[in-house]
Amino acid sequence: MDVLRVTTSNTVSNRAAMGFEVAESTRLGFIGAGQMAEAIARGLVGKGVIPAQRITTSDVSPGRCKVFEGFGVSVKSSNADVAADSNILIIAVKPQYVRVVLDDARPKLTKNHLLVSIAAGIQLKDLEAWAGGDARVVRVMPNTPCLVGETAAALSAGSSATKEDVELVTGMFSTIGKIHVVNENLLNAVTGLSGSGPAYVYLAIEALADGGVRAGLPRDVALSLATQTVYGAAKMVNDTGKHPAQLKDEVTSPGGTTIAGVHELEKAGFRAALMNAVVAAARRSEEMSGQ
Ligand SMILES: NC(=O)C1=CN([C@@H]2O[C@H](COP(=O)(O)OP(=O)(O)OC[C@H]3O[C@@H](n4cnc5c(N)ncnc54)[C@H](O)[C@@H]3O)[C@@H](O)[C@H]2O)C=CC1
Ligand SMILES: O=C(O)[C@@H]1CCC=N1
Repeated sequence: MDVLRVTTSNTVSNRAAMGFEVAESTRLGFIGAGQMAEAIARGLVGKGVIPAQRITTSDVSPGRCKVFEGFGVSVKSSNADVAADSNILIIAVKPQYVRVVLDDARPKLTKNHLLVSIAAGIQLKDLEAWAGGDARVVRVMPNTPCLVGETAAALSAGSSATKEDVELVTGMFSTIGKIHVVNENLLNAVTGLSGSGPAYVYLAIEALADGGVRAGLPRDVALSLATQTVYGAAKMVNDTGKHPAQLKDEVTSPGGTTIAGVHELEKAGFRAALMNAVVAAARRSEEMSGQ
């Protein structure tokens, strides 16, 4: 089987409740202090996995450095300094800059480093080569809800990464959501579904709220109802374990309101549009990896 389900909702909450922490010797570095780095760093600090004082970062943007300083992370003046200061080094720049930042970091990389790349479409073999051959590398595809402890993520391990490395990264990300271990060839699909997926859902929430406004609701009430409806429906799928089709049927009275709405969605090709979005994003991830 390609996908190993590493965490369930129970084990996730158990880990969080048990207060999973990395070893005291762990120092976490982020090369790139952008949106995803912030979501991961704030998420991990918020869950008590590691204090901000043991995290460093570097970024070419002074504004982004200020944001990290604002929650207690120290900013280094170079990517090499972040590598020198950390033993888990998260590469969080846009994919086209990964090679250049690994060139910066390479002189400071040792056997003690675990490299974690979150860059879409950058393959393990390239990461390993750019980091110096026998580097321990794990690729993770998270999503922005790391920030609120609800990421949907997947990882693949490089050839020199150990079982302990995979357990460590799995443990860290389990505190801020759910993570699956997959074969690397599935990471493009993961990127298309959950990596990019929050954007599709934000569009849906915005559109549902617009529908509510069109039907006469005040904007704030419409946005609140739309948000809570998506949140509640996701929680129903997660917590009841029922198939979404069954849950849909339970909302849909014969000749009632819901089937009138569902009929419109089917006429507009709603399901096909979502499927096409995932496939298009997965293809784009594949193109970016040069596959
Ligand atoms: N935004 C998202 O939802 C997700 C993004 N990713 C991946 O995460 C990575 C980062 O994406 P975002 O956080 O969205 O981008 P971002 O643009 O917010 O952050 C990237 C940061 O890297 C900095 N940077 C650029 N060149 C640098 C250099 N030479 N040295 C140090 N810092 C440098 C930029 O100033 C920027 O602050 C990308 O590779 C992306 O594929 C993965 C999953 C989800
Ligand atoms: O849009 C992107 O390329 C990144 C990767 C997954 C989510 N955002």
